[in-house]
Amino acid sequence: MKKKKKQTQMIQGKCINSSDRGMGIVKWKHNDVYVPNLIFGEEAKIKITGKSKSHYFGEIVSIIKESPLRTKPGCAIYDRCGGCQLMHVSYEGQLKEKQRYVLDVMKTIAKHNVTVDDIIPMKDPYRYRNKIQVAFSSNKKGDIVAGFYEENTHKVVQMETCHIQDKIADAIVGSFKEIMKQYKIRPYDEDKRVGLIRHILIRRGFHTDQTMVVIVTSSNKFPGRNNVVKALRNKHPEIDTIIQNTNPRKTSIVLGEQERVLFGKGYIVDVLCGMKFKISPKSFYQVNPVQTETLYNKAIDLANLKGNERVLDAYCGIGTIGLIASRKAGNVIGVEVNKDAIQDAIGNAKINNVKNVRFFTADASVFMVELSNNNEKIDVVFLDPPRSGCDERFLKSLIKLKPKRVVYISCDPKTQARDLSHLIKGGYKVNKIQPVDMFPHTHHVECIVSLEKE
Ligand SMILES: C[S@@+](CC[C@H](N)C(=O)[O-])C[C@H]1O[C@@H](n2cnc3c(N)ncnc32)[C@H](O)[C@@H]1O
Repeated sequence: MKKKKKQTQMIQGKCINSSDRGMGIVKWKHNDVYVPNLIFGEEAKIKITGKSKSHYFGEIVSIIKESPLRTKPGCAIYDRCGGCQLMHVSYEGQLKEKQRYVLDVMKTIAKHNVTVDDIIPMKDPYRYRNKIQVAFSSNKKGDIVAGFYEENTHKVVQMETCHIQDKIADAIVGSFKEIMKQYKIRPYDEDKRVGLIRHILIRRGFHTDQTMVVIVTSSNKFPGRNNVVKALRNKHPEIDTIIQNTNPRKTSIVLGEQERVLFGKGYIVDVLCGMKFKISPKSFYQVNPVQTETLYNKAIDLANLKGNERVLDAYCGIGTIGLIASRKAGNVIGVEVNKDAIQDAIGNAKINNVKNVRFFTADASVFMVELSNNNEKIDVVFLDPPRSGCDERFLKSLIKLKPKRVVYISCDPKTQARDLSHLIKGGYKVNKIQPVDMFPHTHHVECIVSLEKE
């Protein structure tokens, strides 16, 4: 018997919202259909391509009514690379979209009707990233491929230049690929688990021009290591330090535990808001240095410090916010789970001659529970958690500690809005919601929310 051919479902619809990953949302028979590259207000013919528990997925077949915000992406690999999601929208349109998204999330999840201030744009929204992380693989012919992963896959898309990354970092990637060819060093194959080079990570100090190169290998045995370092330094005398990081695990996390400094000091220094910061390979450091200064200045302004407060910087990374705020506070304590970042934070207090700050390596929730059990007095809390936001222990202890003001910075407004609803129930009033465009051309948006104890 002939097998029945599966019918392709075609629909026509208007984009009425957007998802947290920047996809357009169309309603179809009371269901949401998530459509990549569809802009708010556009109408399109759409092919249904799949289904998850909560919604369908679709693909644009043709656009019936085009948005005036649609533009031609300047990047040659935009349709395949998973790095950017909004290059088909003009920069003005991206800002509108992010503004609408934050407002929607705050209304629907935080159930809060406070107005959202206009998103702070970036003057020149290109070449802003100070950190580039490139994956390696090989194609069918055996040629080395260096680039970024396709959205939701581990397939590497070849990249010659990236419009949002630092130019020198771009050039180092090209040279490294040539050096691999010259010394016959193979990229790592995740499926077969053979080959050596997994990633190259480059960090650039925006104000200091310092450059760090981290070569991520699958094994700590790195034949030809000295030749590679020599060749890389010959081509790029601007490199300040080269580190080998070994990651033998089957994981999508880029960096492994083991590190070996091959050249230089093993870290770089950058300047933010007039203070020096030492950055190690594994420490978190904001990727858009221009907008970070805007973000931090705004956050510290919103904390309205008078000079005598006891301040907590939760999820402090290398201590940036706490150290910058310490100039206006009585004293500051910072907590962070990554011990390398805390080592950097302690060093950063020293190089900036800051005496009123102490840093602790701990899980922020465990630390908060301890503070609240000890009835410690905290006046102002800055918190800047990872995308997953805070857990209940953290929020409950924060409410118990009763700081006068809380400044919550987040790169995921959805989890931020979820956490805000707890804080609002716990007696906090939202004063201001300020989005900042830290990641132009991607769907990501940073948001500062200031709260006050009622
Ligand atoms: C978004 S970063 C913010 C870092 C810093 N505030 C900055 O602006 O550079 C979040 C930080 O939270 C840290 N982190 C993640 N989970 C944590 C936890 N459970 N407890 C404490 N810190 C955590 C990460 O290592 C990272 O440094």
